[in-house]
Amino acid sequence: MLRNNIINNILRLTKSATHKNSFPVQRFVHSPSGGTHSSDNGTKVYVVAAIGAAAIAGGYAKYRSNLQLDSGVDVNEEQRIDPDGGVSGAKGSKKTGEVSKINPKEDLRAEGWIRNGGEKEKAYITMEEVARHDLAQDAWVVVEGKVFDVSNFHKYHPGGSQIIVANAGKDVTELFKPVHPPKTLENNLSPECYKGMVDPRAVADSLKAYEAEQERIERERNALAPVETMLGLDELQEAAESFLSPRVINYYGASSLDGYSLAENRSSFRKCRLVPRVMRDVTKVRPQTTIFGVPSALPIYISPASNALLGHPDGELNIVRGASKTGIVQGISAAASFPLSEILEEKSKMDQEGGNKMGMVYQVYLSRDRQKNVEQLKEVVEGGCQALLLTVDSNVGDHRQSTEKLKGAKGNAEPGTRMGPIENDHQWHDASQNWEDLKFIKELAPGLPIYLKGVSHIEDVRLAKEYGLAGCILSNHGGRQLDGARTGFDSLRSIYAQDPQLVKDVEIYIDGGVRRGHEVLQALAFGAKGVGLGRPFLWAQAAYGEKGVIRAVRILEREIVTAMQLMGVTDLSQIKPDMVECLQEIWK
Ligand SMILES: Cc1cc2nc3c(=O)[nH]c(=O)nc-3n(C[C@H](O)[C@H](O)[C@H](O)COP(=O)(O)O)c2cc1C
Repeated sequence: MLRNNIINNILRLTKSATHKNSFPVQRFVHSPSGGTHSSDNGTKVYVVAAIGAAAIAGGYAKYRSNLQLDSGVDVNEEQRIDPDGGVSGAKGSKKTGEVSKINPKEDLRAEGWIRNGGEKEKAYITMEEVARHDLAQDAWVVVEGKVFDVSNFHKYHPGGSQIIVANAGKDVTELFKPVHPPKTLENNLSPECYKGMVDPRAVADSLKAYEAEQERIERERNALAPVETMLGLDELQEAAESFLSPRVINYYGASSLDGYSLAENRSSFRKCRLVPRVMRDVTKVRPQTTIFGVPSALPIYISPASNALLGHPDGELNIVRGASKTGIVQGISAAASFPLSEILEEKSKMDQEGGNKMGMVYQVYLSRDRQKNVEQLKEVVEGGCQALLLTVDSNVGDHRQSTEKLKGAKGNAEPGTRMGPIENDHQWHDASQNWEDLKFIKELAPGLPIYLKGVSHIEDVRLAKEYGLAGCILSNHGGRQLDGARTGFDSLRSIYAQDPQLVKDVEIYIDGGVRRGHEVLQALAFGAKGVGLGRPFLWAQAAYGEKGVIRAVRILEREIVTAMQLMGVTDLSQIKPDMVECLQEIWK
């Protein structure tokens, strides 16, 4: 698949290099005197890029064929005999977006000729000019030589406004291309947003820089210690952080505001002590369960997280393969970097190869444009996803100060220039969403169990039950939304303390800060059915691709099984609240 992606990218590159109306690298090169003439220098850039990409593809193919599972423990028994059989078939995500509104034939600025009264040498927009538009309210970006004004668009960006605004005033081709289908901007922006072309020399420079960066990343990834030597999830994170760019590290690691909820997510597990039982035969333990109604090898699942491709060219596909081979349920983000059709295609392939049906659930946001949900959920249902996770903690965007600061630190700002806040009040998500909207979602996904993701308050769990939902995920979105919001684990303990029956009546999951096997057991003690992990799988796949995902699961498997044995339990149902003592019950 990676090879296919790279080949597709090469084809795209070659196509755009030869296409009459594509950016004019191959046609116009400024001579030192400032004039323009025909040249094939641009084509050379593409050829070099293509060779580099092909070399990378070859490297990956070799690396994948050496794959071995770490552990003898494999997909659990229920999963092997799942009577549901294969998926109903991926339909393919037809992008129903409008045909490009920019017609370079009609807009002569695309040819770089008629800016500033038609003087050729001033025809192109300079990168200096682009760099001046680096604020949320005045944001330009360059993608493949084309300059776009995204001042309004970023507010509706499915992947969040921050990533755009943090890179406003720059050539974002490197960041943009791997995670978007061709012509995304053209298909989503009105014609006025297209400003013109930058000097092809600047484009060539940025392509070279892109290529060099890809080579550096690949080299450093290949030089990592063998994946089998990784001991804990934190080591997989360290490995990824050792070579990823600061922008990607920031995107994966970021929290809102001061990162209070993010930090609490980790520390909330340390408020509790385990109280094991002894002298019990634990030679055989059974860590299997069901997650979102799907058999799972462990009481964990991969929490939906956007843009896996920023960390690794195979992105979410790594996670599909790793989850399938280890019997873990994968949550697909509504802002995944691969189209759902490609993810489903990979799942289908894995299901056939492995002879079992992997668990895949889809995360959805209520969109202000409900038609988007209609199209999206049609594909989800037809593609055979087994449950819906409706994320409800993101009715508006958050404020990620660390991302804003990064922009200040890494942007082209004059020393001491304040970059200004990133506006988030008009994001893609719907601030009007409310309980009555569930009817709409249910109608679009008949028969699929729905879980609310991002719940904290006991009354909302009760409402979820009243509205006939399958369950709730107690979560503060990995500390990326409301800073100060209670952690998933603390919400669980609070809700369990107030109404233990409620936790039995609806399925409860938690996520946020889980990094060790015994922490999973802590959550299970208070009635959680399972635990989601977000960042650990992003880091794991970024560092080692599919192998990293498998390694992360094996690490957790070992820790969970060992913790069960040391706790004196052979089955997850034997973990009881009296085996976890918590230091502070602040809600009483
Ligand atoms: C980079 C990143 C992207 C995320 N994207 C989404 C998303 O698209 N939808 C969603 O519901 N949650 C998203 N989340 C939140 C995760 O699903 C999960 O709640 C959180 O990561 C759990 O915390 P952990 O990372 O400490 O495990 C994202 C988290 C991260 C770190």
